[in-house]
Amino acid sequence: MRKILLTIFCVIQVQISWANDGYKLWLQYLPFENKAVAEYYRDYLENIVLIGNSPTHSVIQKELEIAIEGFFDMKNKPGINLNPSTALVWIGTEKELSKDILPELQSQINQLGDEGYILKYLHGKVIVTAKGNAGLLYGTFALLKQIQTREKLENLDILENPKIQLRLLNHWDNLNRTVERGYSGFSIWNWHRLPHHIDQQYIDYARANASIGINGTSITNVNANALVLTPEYLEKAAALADAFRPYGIKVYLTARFNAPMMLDNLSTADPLNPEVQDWWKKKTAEIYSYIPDFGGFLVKADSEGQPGPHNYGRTQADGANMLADAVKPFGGIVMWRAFVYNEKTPTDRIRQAYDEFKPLDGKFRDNVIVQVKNGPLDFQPREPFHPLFGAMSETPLMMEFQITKEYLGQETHWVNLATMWQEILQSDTYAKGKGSTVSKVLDGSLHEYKLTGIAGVSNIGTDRNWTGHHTAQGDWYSYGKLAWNPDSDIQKIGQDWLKMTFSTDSDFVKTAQGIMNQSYETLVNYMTPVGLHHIMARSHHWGPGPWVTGGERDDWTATYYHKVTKEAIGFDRTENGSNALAQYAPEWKAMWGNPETTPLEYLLWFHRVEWDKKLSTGNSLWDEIALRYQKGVEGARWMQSEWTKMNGKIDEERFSHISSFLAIQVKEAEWWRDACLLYFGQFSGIPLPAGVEAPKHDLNYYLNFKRNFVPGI
Ligand SMILES: CO[C@H]1[C@H](O)[C@@H](O)[C@H](O)O[C@@H]1C(=O)O
Repeated sequence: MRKILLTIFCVIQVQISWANDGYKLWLQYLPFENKAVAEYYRDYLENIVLIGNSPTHSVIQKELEIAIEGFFDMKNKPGINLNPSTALVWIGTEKELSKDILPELQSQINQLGDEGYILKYLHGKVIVTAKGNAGLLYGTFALLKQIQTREKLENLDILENPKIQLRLLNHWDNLNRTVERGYSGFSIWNWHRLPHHIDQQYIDYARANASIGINGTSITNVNANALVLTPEYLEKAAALADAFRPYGIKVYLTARFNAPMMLDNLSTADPLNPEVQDWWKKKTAEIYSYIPDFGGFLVKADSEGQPGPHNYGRTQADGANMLADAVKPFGGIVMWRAFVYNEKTPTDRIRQAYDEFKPLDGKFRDNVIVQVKNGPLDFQPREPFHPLFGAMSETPLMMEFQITKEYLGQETHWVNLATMWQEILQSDTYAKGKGSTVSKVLDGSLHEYKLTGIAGVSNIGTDRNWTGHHTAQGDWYSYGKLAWNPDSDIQKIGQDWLKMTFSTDSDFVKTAQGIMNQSYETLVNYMTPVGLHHIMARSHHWGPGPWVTGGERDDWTATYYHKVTKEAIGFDRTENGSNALAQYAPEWKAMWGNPETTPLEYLLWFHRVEWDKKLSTGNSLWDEIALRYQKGVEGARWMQSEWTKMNGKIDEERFSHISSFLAIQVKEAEWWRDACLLYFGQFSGIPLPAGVEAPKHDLNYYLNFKRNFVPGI
């Protein structure tokens, strides 16, 4: 193998210059803050040797160059020296390791998986090694992270393997470039220019994803358009796949279940019909002729107007297995979503996925993985974990998180989603006794799944900073880190992200992390305290709308979820009500079945409670709700005032951007509090407790308030 030897000579210009480019995400490679720090890393960065030759090696080399330019604030490209003897950083696969080093690393190498890496300080050198190229790229990013976060290199002894195999982003991007629930501009996929133009943004997208270990992307909306399966679009998707391949990222497509009818006029899409099966086999072979390493299909069926096997009296397993058989010869997989419900089904909506899928456990092909949302309803600010986790020992399940904030204030609210995700990932399913956490379901260890996966619905768009809110970049980042290891420490993730993205200044990191840590509970308080859920305004889901009534679907009337009356509020999901609670382990049934032992966070999720009922806090239910709304508003104001202290600590541009979004957040928190308390107050008839501010307007003002623009654009 040809050796690429890279030694970088650079003129160090140590100076503090604010990198104010949100576009660079956490790959800012901020200049070293003083001479001593620069001197410390200088030797290493001037003496890197990268061994091997592949498209991935080229992107590793390029990344090192970008990083070095950033760290040393250089205007000129670094030079290349062909002298290997000066290497202080050695990067190469295990096959390239020299014989004198190999024995010392052998036992660690034996523990490496396909995508894992070793980062180790040995005999005065930093060694980055892996079995394959993707691991080498991940290892290089890990080394760069050490430098970005200003960690010492001499103690390095890291061995990492991803705990989850499939680590995907799901784009809900339409072919006309609108994004379903996207709040940061349009889709970054410019179909019109593809396949001829590969925009730099696609490359930067791949860099960012690879830096956090994401290895797959489903590029189209699950509300699927069959057109993406036509040659014209396959050629475009193939161009993206080619661009992403060196970064270890595979492309997946959403499959519209009735595509055989839409594209080729078949009279049916019945999964048991041989003609339909044959159509999918041919279509799949065609896709692989464009994209030889195509990952497979992601399918939303029998849900919210999407066609599916129910149309033909077939099961979800029948539908998934038909597609699984088509991709199997090529090594592909099918991610079949469990978000299946029907407004005509008379049972509580949150029961329906479990009721449907649990009896199918073990009936799916071995290349099917069922993709389950974190909670049983729909990406609400707070839901208990989905009861399917722990209940499907014979069918691999993958998690679907929403990184985009459909129900959490959308693009302008600062909410650290890692806090919520951790709550879900560490929830105990009790499937095999205490400690059977959702994270263990996902990493396959609980049920010995052969296939493991996780998906995050992307929050990326054409906004200059990718995600609308600068801090929403952090959700993308932490999603990737938790996908790699769902048991990771989210405090460390947050600190690393802040240091890499904004500044290594310790005051800044401490204050910003303090805000992040409060942000989730703050949002839950001003939106849906005490277990309230789905009280967002109709259809766009932005802002409060607990009053929504009527409409073509019962479950889309908000009153369905809170069932407010003059006496009580909340949804009884115990055996006296919808009995959705029966889907959980006995430990949870015991705790959540009794309002006295149900944590207040889930109280109205599981119970109907009378307004004057005294709660564990000593407050009546009404007072508790009102005080929590107030606390949420105060929390948002506190976040704003903490942030103000950061003036001068980071670049002016991002400081002001975040400041103005925080002003919106405070205003909207007040709006949520006032609208909900005025609305529910009509039923409770109890005055607001002391300490809760009087609403600024009357209820009519809020009822008439409509968002009259397209969210996020
Ligand atoms: C893609 O459609 C989305 C829909 O916009 C969203 O409001 C709901 O949360 O979930 C659906 C789903 O997850 O399929």
